[in-house]
Amino acid sequence: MSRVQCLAQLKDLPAAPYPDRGGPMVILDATAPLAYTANTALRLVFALLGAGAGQDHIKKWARDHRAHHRYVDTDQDPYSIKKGFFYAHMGWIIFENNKTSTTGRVDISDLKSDRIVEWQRRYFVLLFAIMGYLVPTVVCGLSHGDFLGGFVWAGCIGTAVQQQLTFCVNSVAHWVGDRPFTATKSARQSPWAITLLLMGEGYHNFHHEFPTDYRTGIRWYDVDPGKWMIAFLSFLGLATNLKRFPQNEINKSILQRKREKLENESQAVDWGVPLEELPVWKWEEYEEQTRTGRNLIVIRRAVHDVSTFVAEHPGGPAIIAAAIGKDGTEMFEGGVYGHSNAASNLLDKMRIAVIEDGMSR
Ligand code: HEM
Repeated sequence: MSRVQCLAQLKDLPAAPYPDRGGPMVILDATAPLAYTANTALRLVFALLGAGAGQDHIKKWARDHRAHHRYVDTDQDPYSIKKGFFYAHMGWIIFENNKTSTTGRVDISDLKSDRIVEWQRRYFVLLFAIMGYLVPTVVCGLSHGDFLGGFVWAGCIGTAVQQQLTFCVNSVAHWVGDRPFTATKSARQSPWAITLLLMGEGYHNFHHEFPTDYRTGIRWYDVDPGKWMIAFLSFLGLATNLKRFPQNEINKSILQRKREKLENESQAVDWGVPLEELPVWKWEEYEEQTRTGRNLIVIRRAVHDVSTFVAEHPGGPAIIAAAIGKDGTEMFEGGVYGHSNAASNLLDKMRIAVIEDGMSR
């Protein structure tokens, strides 16, 4: 398990609901449920591994992460993707000026009263040097006799690579992929190969919509090493209280998104003038219009202008012409020929009026 993921999981607290929907600014209760509970020994290990990742101490990291969740995509989001890919990736670290920081306020009182968190904060630089450089150097030196290789590859390059991968969670996972759970946030479900590199964090759309869930990939075949690790720790008895959002609610979000997408796609299609926007004709008016020579046919109480279609009619012009001036519903629906759904759709584009209630034939 990478140090990146350990660190991420340790600090991954839920955000207040609906920040981007103009909801009330609710300060998180410090006792708000975590995605899971790690026991003291595990928390200590995570604090050490997290220090080795060199991504600042837990309190700062968690404050930024909570602000990111609560104010995602706004100016108060510390690494908002709205400020550009590079800014979300690492620009926010380079350009951040704490005095003028716009990062939104979040409650971290639980972290302030946590002795492991406080200890890690106080000795962060020392712990980073030990866990990030000294330990890899010594381990490689003692196991392979290559102290320099350990320092360069496992220490310097290893730390730099894992940092870049973590930064990708804020940039790539807010940039590449689809949004099957919510479109109100920039977070995306990245392809599995990216997600594998990000230890599961690439399933970011799910994570932002259901932050209290210890998983990010919820299907059995989703590549989510973070989830696997937590489940394994739970099996060992080191992690408890693993939270899962109710599947029924997750299903609702998926369906709502599918409906949203369908509605968007539907808008790109010409379905014909909506019935409610058409003028209402009396039956006599319809008959009068056809007497003037217009090729009109009533089918399902709508008047259709078939002038340009009569000659192209696959059943021949004569058979369709026989319905002009009449109610052709029965003929169209099987009396003469049971037309396809495609024919019905084509018909809808020809409608020009609706017949007043009860007036036909
Ligand atoms: C109401 C009077 C109509 C009659 C009696 C009629 C009859 C027929 C018949 C007999 C066929 C089968 C042709 C074959 O397989 O050889 C046919 C096909 C077809 N007709 Fe009509 N037709 C009528 C109106 C319309 C109208 C108003 C439309 C406009 C959309 C239309 C569109 C089609 C289409 C697209 C087909 C090809 C098969 C299919 O998609 O169902 N027809 N029609």
